[in-house]
Amino acid sequence: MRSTTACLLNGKALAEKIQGDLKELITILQPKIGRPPGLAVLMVGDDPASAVYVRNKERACAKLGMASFGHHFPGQTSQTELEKVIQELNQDPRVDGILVQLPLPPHLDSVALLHTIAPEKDADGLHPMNLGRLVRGESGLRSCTPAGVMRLLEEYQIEVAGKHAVVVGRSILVGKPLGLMLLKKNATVTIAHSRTQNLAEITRQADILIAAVGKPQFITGDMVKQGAVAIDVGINRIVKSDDNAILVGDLDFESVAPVADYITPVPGGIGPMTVAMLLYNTVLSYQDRQ
Ligand SMILES: Nc1nc2c(c(=O)[nH]1)N[C@@H](CN(C=O)c1ccc(C(=O)N[C@@H](CCC(=O)O)C(=O)O)cc1)CN2
Repeated sequence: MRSTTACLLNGKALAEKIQGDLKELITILQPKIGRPPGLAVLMVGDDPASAVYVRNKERACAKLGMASFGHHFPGQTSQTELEKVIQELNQDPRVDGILVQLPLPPHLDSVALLHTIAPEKDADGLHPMNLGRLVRGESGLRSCTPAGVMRLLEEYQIEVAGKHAVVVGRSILVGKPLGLMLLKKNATVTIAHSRTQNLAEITRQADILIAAVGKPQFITGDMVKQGAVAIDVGINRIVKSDDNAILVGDLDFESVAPVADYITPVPGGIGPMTVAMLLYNTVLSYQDRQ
């Protein structure tokens, strides 16, 4: 029996470091470009979690000296109205990055909206052009959460090449792009999902296990290989019996930490890295668009 517990991969600290570096870069670039980088955030409806994330993104922009252009629409806003606003933002010279906060109300077609964003302003890296560049291994704007996972692995010098990486979850936001990024770094990649049979058998083979299922504490210690790197992409708010809410990931931290060599916490792991990579993408577009 191991008496040690996993080393924490501190996404919060790395995100702060990245944001500090971006702030310095902006200070250098701004006098030459004559304006700060600008990020437009579109939110539709009143999902409370989305409202918190949007506010955090706007605060993060302000901290770095970036301009943010918030567009908050009522839940019943039409597809056409939103597409018109995105087209205007595509033409707005003050805007370097555009993102549509997800999830959207069910009457909206998120894929069609993402298509409307100019690929060079696609701060979330979800436009088919940027996803296509990722498939081809070309440079382009990368999806923020997967890019945050890769950057965190790099920071802790965790070797990916030749390792078996198992991604649990196949969303367009995380699972699919992350699988491609891991593949680009020469990992052997398995993407598991809700229809995967004998899931535990597969997760137990992972040198690097990424949980992106959206189910609280779904992956337990008995599903993890001894010495694995366990990355938690989930952020689930759970209301306890005393009515207090806590945040938990898709990993059951208590049982996974004693088995893994490295683990990301929730909060303080991949969440802050997502925001840092969003700001990074926006500054990249700012630089490239000059
Ligand atoms: N257009 C997008 N929509 C969504 C994305 C995305 O990347 N692009 N990801 C998630 C939500 N999200 C960003 O939008 C996000 C979620 C959580 C965090 C974060 O820093 N979480 C903190 C805890 C915050 C809290 O107290 O609630 C942490 O994990 O430490 C950042 C970004 C879905 N939608």
